[in-house]
Amino acid sequence: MMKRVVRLISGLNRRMMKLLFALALIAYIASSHLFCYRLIQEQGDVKIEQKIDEVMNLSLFVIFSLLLCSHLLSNLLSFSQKYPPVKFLSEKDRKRILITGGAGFVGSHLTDKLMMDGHEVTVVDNFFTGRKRNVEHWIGHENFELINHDVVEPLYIEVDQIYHLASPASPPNYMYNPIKTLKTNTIGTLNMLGLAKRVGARLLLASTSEVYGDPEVHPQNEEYWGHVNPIGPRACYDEGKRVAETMCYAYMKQEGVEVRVARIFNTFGSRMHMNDGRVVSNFILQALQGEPLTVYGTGSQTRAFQYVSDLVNGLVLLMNSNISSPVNLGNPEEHTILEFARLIKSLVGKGCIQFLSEAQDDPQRRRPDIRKARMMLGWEPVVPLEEGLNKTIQYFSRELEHQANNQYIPKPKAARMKKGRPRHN
Ligand SMILES: O=c1ccn([C@@H]2O[C@H](COP(=O)(O)OP(=O)(O)O[C@H]3OC[C@@H](O)[C@H](O)[C@H]3O)[C@@H](O)[C@H]2O)c(=O)[nH]1
Repeated sequence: MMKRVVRLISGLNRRMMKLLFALALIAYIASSHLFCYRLIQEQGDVKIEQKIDEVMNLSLFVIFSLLLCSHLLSNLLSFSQKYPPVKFLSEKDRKRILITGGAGFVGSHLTDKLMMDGHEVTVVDNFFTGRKRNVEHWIGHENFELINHDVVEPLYIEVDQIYHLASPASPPNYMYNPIKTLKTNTIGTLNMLGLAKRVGARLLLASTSEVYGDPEVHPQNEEYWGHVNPIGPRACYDEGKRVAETMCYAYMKQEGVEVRVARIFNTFGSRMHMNDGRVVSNFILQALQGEPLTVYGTGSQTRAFQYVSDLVNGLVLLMNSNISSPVNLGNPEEHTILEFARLIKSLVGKGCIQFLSEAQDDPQRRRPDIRKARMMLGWEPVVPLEEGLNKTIQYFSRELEHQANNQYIPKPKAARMKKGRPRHN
């Protein structure tokens, strides 16, 4: 019984507690008023003025209580309908958390987890690739704040933890404006580290498997220094993230800032942008629209794909761990891109495959070595590839319906290609 009560109370958040408290107070005042009224009635010789006063008081009280009750009830109803359930955390356990890029694909799922865990979350996004839609279900919640801000400009805010995710992550998006990508990853990271230093917050950098470039070591472990073309089209992102890591460790050594570095491998799931340009969104969108799935090069290049909920769990575990060195977060199940195209084609049930020329500097083999994450965080991916893909296909189908109602036909984006002719099979 006791356990049930504790579970019930911990499921309530602070607003719910306040509402219940107010209701209890009204019930208490009402019962004491009724008690007094009965006493007066029993005495029999009460003066008329006294009676009028009592009646006035009582009716005022009833009107006031009715108004308050209806306000509280509507609040309670709209509250329970509007937001996903949020745990109650005591002042001591509740953290003030900043997520840069929190309206993006990964950032919005991280926002959901931290909000539902009961923390106070501030999302900062410049909406270049992020979308308000991804976090709109939290707007108005007392634990949530959304700020339209570009991390290239300094930010002044009091927080305990910073998840620094702000940056375009898909190759066509980060190549679209390489100077902006560089500024976001360099000046943006300096600004966030400066903030972490000022307010004594811990910062987690969302780094990437792209710091390994086109790797000569397979699978890639955290000791590997990488093989990046510093002047190629991907350099704005790869080198941008490499210098962001360098900045983290400079601030750690020189200023004592607590840093965590997650090297994130290919990730997919709901809320990926329709025309994000990465392989998962391109293939699903193409298959659903009955168009050819565009495989760049021969399709023999490999990747390993993790579902977004696995990544989010890994990020939170890493942030709250004591591991300051970089940690790979990815699914070690490796597939060629051609295998992957065939899998999506069969899951969607339509589409054919078209070979296009290969993307410039495209890494040929990629698969994370996750022994460190397994050993030190007790983390590993748990969502099977097909299950994650089916969820994502459902999400994209709904998005397509939504877009069709708005008469908008999304088109997949292409990466920067080498010259060559398309072939079909
Ligand atoms: O339509 C397409 C899109 C992509 N591809 C290929 O699919 C593979 C994966 O491409 P993606 O664009 O999805 O992602 P990449 O692996 O190149 O880069 C990613 O790496 C890890 C993360 O940090 C980033 O999300 C992203 O930069 C590449 O070999 C690419 O050439 C296709 O064959 N067809």
